[in-house]
Amino acid sequence: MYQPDFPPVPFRLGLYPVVDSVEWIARLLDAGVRTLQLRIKDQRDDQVEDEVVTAIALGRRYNARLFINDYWQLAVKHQAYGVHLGQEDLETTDLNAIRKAGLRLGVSTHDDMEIDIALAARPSYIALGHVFPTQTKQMPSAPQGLAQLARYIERLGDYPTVAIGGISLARAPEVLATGVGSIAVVSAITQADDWHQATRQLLELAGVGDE
Ligand SMILES: Cc1ncc(COP(=O)(O)OP(=O)(O)O)c(N)n1
Ligand SMILES: Cc1ncsc1CCOP(=O)(O)O
Ligand SMILES: [Mg+2]
Repeated sequence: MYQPDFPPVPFRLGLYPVVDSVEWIARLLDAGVRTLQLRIKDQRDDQVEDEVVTAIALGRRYNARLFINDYWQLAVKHQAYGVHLGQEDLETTDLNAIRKAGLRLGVSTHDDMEIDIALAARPSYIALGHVFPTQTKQMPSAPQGLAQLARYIERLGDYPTVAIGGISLARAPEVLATGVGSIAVVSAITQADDWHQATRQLLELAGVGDE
């Protein structure tokens, strides 16, 4: 049963682009995306605060679900819709502060043991990856593949899930066929010849997410 210890999210979060700038956030909101993530790596909080503030304001203006990756203190300070954290982050983050501030929480997982750990935190959604090989991030583990993803989805029942890693436009239909609630993509949009068309096609397949 889905009883998160953080505010709930709809089972279907739909298309979920993960991008590294406010420019991308603005473009994608304008293109109709309603679930997205700001993922800027390896900067100090003071270096990214302005971008985080602007992204959160844009997300609010479009009534979108904007998750901030990693910079949970800034997300709390500026009242983002939600925060996305990795397994290692769970050990060093004040989850109570995120909960008390009323932010949603998404957690990355790569295997059954990590799913156990994520479930213990009772986040708003669980991300499952990486499904396919990816050029975007160095991964220490092997890709899960579709069969494993389908098994995780089955295991998680009505828990909102997000698949990530190597999901292209061509592969999106088979990923969605597992019953996953959302597909998170980086290069399928940011490296596309025509990002606008790619976004439109991915939105047609995955939807904008439920209210
Ligand atoms: C939707 C989604 N799923 C997984 C990740 C990966 O997050 P994390 O493990 O924190 O790794 P980094 O993205 O910080 O490199 C994600 N960002 N979004
Ligand atoms: C951030 C992240 N976490 C797991 S895979 C990944 C990158 C996904 O990027 P792409 O969609 O380009 O494979
Ligand atoms: Mg992270």
